[in-house]
Amino acid sequence: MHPRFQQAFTTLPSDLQQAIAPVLAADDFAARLTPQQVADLQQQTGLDADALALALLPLAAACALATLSHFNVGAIARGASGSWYFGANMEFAGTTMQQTIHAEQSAITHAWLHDEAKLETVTVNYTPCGHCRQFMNELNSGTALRISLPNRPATTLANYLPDSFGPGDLDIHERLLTPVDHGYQPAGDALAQAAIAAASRSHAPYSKAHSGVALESVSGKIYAGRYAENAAFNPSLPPLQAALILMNMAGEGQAIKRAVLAEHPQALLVQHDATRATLAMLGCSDLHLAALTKA
Ligand SMILES: O=c1ccn([C@H]2C[C@H](O)[C@@H](CO)O2)c(=O)[nH]1
Ligand SMILES: [Zn+2]
Repeated sequence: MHPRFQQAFTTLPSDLQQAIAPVLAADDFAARLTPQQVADLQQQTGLDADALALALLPLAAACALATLSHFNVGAIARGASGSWYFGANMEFAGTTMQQTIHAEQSAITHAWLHDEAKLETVTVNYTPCGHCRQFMNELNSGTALRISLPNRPATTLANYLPDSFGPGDLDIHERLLTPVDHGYQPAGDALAQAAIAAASRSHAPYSKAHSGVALESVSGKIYAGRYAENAAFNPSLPPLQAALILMNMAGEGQAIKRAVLAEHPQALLVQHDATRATLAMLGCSDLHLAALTKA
């Protein structure tokens, strides 16, 4: 089992410990559960889906990298496919507060990067902050998304975000998680191609400044993140953050060998300076640019 789960594991009910131990023992456990694993866990514990997701939150929260607050938030995004995706908050000392990733954003982005096309429920161990409620209102599930929290009945995002502001107010019809393909031409090595492919699938209906980041970890694996804009602009998630979410969920930490940012240098918004600054804080100064050209 990855060391980050050891303490949280001991706090789980014993039948859940028994059921999840083989899942956590797999070397390639990347903080998500297949529909079959979810069904097996439910069968072995007798818990319904909401209760099981709540019971698993300590494991998701154990993925938090909260060097600043030491406040570990865990979330689980449950996809229409039946797969479950863990998420946890990530903080970046030495940069700015704006670089922070919330647990809900982490779980949702984790699901999106695995091509989950719709979410049904987000389970989280604390009540979602205003920023997360706004972030969730960008999803194609709209305010019908179920939110499940400890010690209260599950209810919809509509209840957490009354009189909401969203993409429709800006006449935007694209929604986060609905598959898109902006059709950028593949070019360069595998890392550059991963960054370009991520940009092709980014959600940037407000600026049209599509972007993607691909990271090569010290172990040689590639993690690609897509930019996710938000109608309220500030809750947007930069592409580097999306890639770091995948890398963290895979249990790799933050040791990055090389990075590629794919964007249009003349776009209305550019990620380059922010990406370079945050990467440098993480000890990586090897950032390359890949230009986006239409196929
Ligand atoms: O809805 C919330 C509220 C806060 N946090 C994180 C952000 C930051 O890392 C820490 C303190 O706010 O908790 C979340 O992940 N989700
Ligand atoms: Zn939040």
